[in-house]
Amino acid sequence: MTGRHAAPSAPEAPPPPPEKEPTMTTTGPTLTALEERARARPAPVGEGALVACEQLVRIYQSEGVEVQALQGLDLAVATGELVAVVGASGSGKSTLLAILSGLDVPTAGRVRVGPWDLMTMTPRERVAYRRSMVGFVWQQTARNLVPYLSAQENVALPMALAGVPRRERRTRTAELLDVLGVGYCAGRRPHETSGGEQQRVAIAVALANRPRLLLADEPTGELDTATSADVLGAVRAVNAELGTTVVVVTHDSAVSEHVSRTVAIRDGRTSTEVLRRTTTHDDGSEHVVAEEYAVLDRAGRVQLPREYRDTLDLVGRVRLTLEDSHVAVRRGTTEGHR
Ligand SMILES: Nc1ncnc2c1ncn2[C@@H]1O[C@H](COP(=O)(O)OP(=O)(O)OP(=O)(O)O)[C@@H](O)[C@H]1O
Repeated sequence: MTGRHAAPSAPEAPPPPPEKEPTMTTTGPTLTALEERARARPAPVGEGALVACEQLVRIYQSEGVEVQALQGLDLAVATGELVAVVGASGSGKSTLLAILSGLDVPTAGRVRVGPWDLMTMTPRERVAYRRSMVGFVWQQTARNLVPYLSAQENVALPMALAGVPRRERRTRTAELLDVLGVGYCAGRRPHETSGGEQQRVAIAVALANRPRLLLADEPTGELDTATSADVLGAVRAVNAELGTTVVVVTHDSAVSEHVSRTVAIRDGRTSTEVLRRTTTHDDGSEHVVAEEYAVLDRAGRVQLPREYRDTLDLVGRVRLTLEDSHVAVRRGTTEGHR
């Protein structure tokens, strides 16, 4: 695997000087000029994507202390993508998933999943959203399933709540358990199955009402390596075969190394992304190439990796210069910043 930080490409020429504020007098810009200017503005984050988070902020109040779990997070996930979200403990991963699942509401920012605006949904819409648009798998195997119901009863339950006819429930339950490789567990209750089987049944439950988005918070966190690989295989099969978009939070490098895109969150913001693609060499052998990118937000902010800052002792003010093909960041004066 290779890894490098690709700096965002610099513009060819310095930006034109700012224009005057538009006014609607006869001496101001023409309507056409105003329309062109509006079109030239950067598109909102995730325009056209299934999931679009823009400048998401979530502040918790805990015993009089403010905790900023998300601090202006931007994230776009395209339809059909399988994205892993990684980050240190406390970086805001679970908070993001709770918001996307409709369980929690951000303090500020914008978040949209498909046609749903998660900031402005009414309680009734929130129930409909949770029932039809998203499926959720938790880390704790016991939290995903009703203990006294068999696997097939667990999968059929969300469909019954959504009013799906009995015959359709039966067919879809059998199909889902088969796709997830746990058809043989249909009549067993959770305690009669292994941790990995329970998580695969849990994925079937999450997919029962055909959600467009599957969210999984550390789904392999309680499993051993071999069982984790099975569950990961099931998640990938769901993405590839059913076309469900998946966002999976993980500490597990086996998960993040097997998806085409890994988003790293640091201090409540998206800091870097790793994109992986398979290339074929002249001899026909295939290799996965991984490239790490820093994420530039709409306001032009970028987070420098800690090892770069430490190596070059970058603190406080830095010098930015526009070179032919890149932007250079150099140590600036440290006066008044230590
Ligand atoms: N309900 C809450 N009340 C107060 N603070 C909270 C609450 N939920 C989360 N936090 C705080 O918000 C921050 C982000 O938490 P979050 O659970 O999203 O992190 P995480 O990246 O999922 O961590 P982990 O990998 O340990 O699960 C942490 O500092 C956490 O203590």
